[in-house]
Amino acid sequence: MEIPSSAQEQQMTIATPPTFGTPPTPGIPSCTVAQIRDAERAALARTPEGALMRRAAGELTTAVLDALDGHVVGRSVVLLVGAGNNGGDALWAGVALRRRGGAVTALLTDPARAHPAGAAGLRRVGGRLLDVARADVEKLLAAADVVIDGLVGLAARPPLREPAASLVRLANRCAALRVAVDLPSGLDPDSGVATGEIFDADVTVTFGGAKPGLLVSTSAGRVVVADLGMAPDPAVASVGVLTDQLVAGLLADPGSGDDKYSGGVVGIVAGSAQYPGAAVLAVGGAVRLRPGMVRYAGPQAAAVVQAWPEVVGADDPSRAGRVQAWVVGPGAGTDTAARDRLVTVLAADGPVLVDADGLTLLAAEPALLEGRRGPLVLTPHEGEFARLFPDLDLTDRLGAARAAAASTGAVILLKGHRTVIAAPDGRAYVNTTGSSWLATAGSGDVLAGVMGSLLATGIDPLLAAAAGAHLHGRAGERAAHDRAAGAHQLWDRLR
Ligand SMILES: NC(=O)C1=CN([C@@H]2O[C@H](COP(=O)(O)OP(=O)(O)OC[C@H]3O[C@@H](n4cnc5c(N)ncnc54)[C@H](OP(=O)(O)O)[C@@H]3O)[C@@H](O)[C@H]2O)[C@@H](O)CC1
Ligand SMILES: [K+]
Repeated sequence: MEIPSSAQEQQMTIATPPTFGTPPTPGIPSCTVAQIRDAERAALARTPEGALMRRAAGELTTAVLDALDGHVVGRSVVLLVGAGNNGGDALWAGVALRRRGGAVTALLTDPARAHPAGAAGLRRVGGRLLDVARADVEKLLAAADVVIDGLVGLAARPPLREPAASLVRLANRCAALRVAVDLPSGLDPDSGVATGEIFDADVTVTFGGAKPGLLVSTSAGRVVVADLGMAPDPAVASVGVLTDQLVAGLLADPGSGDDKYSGGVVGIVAGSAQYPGAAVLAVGGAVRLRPGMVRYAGPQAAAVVQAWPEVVGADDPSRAGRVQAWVVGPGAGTDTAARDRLVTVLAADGPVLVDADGLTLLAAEPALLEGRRGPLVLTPHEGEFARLFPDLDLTDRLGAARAAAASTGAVILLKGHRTVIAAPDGRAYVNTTGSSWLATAGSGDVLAGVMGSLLATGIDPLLAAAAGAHLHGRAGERAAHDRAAGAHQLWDRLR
């Protein structure tokens, strides 16, 4: 199984997605190290000695062969081997690659403690084993076609100690394909935080399940999950990844009994004299997700209705009529009139999503949230997040989003290369779709409209926000593929 990600970085293979979390949240589950260790203990008790490591090495070998299109004969494979079982996995994969004709050299950080059976196995098949302290590491890495990182796995926490840290620094400079065993050494598997050196992987082959740190990190490359027959019970996972299939299931076509209210009515408060386009872009995102009805409430009603004749316009949310979910903030300004509209919307019982200028107003006046009772979604980028939650440490993005959700009672969607979506009860999603083409003015306005439409259907706000990010990311991938520049190009590529 592979974690679905951007079209450029990753291909997508989706296994039947399980259900996990309490209350159940659909998706590919991601488990912490402690949960994977529990599953590993149970699996070790029911499998013959060494079987799990052999399976791990087999999956690793397959991933390396895939990446090389099967051409390993005569290629130089360098193994970076620490003193634990992570190094053992690398050594056994080295045995298999040597048998297929690769020139395999293992660099051992601690020769006396290297996995004994793996080291003996590699020696037997004619691989080289060198003590890192005595080897010409730079020369070996410069000539390598593949570098396999088996320095540390689940048992280690960053920062990496020497000599592993220096090895990683040198490996990151070489031109070889870099493959991480279980996780890139130097990465904290639970949080994704990296302090000090971190192996910069092209491919990570991870065992048991995708650790949350691999999902949020930019250092893991393409993530291949090999469950080895020991995947944890998905019910214990609290972090997940949505799939196309699951998101498509949220966008069912209208049935014969549906009307505009059963499809969901979304209200959009966006745009200003300075940013009229934000209103049109956000409304476009909402319309194209096919809610029952889109209402617009703000100073750009005429421009919005001209662009989207199906929209019902009003100049203020208090005069908008019945709305099942609100989006407030994109390009809406921060003057008194904008603040008044935000206050009106926050008094609604149904779900409210606050974005952009709405977040600026909340950061300046947190008391605006005091009377809020209904579901709330806040969608900051990192700068907005830092202003809203100055005490939270953004080096741990997943932890920060969860803490912000717990303290506000809101779903927090923290935008970034890997957008993180967290609920107050601790459940979270990491979005793995997207493209650098989304880094364009107005892209966030479209996203806000998309999420608003999903909220208006009445689904769990966490799922609505995560599904919106997933669809927006896919639209960005399609726009990149078509070389279609400009945020309005996302409208046609959302579904
Ligand atoms: N889970 C599974 O399903 C399966 C797991 N398997 C594999 O086992 C792996 C876990 O193996 P593990 O428990 O032997 O420990 P591992 O991660 O190799 O590291 C221990 C070594 O790291 C060192 N070290 C520690 N901190 C450090 C630092 N900051 N900087 C530098 N070094 C540091 C520490 O040194 P020490 O402190 O002892 O001196 C010790 O030598 C797992 O990730 C997976 O690959 C598969 O084979 C089968 C299925
Ligand atoms: K590793």
